Amino acid sequence: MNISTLFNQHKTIFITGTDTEVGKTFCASLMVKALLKDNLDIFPFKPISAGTQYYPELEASNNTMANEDAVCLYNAVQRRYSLDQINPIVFDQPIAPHIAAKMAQQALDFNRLDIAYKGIKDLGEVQLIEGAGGWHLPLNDSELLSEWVAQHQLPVIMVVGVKLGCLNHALLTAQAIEQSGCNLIGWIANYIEGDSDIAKQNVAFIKQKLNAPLIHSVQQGQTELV
Ligand SMILES: Nc1ncnc2c1ncn2[C@@H]1O[C@H](COP(=O)(O)OP(=O)(O)OP(=O)(O)O)[C@@H](O)[C@H]1O
Ligand SMILES: C[C@H](N)[C@H](N)CCCCCC(=O)O
Ligand SMILES: [Mg+2]
Repeated sequence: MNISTLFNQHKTIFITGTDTEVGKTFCASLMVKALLKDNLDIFPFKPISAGTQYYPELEASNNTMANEDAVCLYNAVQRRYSLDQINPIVFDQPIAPHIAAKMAQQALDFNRLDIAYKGIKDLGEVQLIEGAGGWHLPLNDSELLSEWVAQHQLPVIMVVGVKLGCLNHALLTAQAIEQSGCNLIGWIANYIEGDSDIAKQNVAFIKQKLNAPLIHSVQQGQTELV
């Protein structure tokens, strides 16, 4: 499926995954590049990130400590938007954001997310929002990011990191998205460990089990969406 067609139907899409480290940012970056190629002004949004590192090449932006996902998306969008716009809420430690927020004595809640979201609402013709971790990411002891996505009725794309255990994770995540009251508009098979015959059989199983379409299969080291 052509990704621009999907964004013509949905101005804003939320990208989640079967877990942390399954390739949400990797796939989101490929999507951003493909959309730019189709002349769509895409704004990539990573509202919450956890984990920063030193980027000497960001000296000019006055902000050399940054989150890896934010920098990936910033580069994918050819630096048309600032790092602060792309990633307004950043915690230094690479841990669950609600714990990082507590440690930093900062609020992390629907209200803070809404303020950040309002701040970027006019950016880009279309927007791709990357969550953090899996679908039910805690914001604090009582609120989940999935509930915020449901409040805003954002359509969802799920990235499945194809590896042992992903069958259960894919079915549970798809079920959870639906139970949250959100629309899973498609999923991406990300062959993080290569496309062995077993990996392909896993993808075939998920494909026949889910109602949502398989939008793309992404190979290891892929540099463009095909
Ligand atoms: N198809 C792929 N080919 C090669 N490397 C990949 C691929 N998909 C993911 N990776 C690598 O795997 C790691 C995890 O991917 P990524 O950062 O996109 O995960 P994520 O789901 O966004 O994680 P997080 O929950 O931290 O946001 C990264 O180093 C990324 O470059
Ligand atoms: C730090 C990491 N790379 C992610 N950004 C945050 C992952 C949070 C996972 C929370 C959980 O479900 O246990
Ligand atoms: Mg990511």
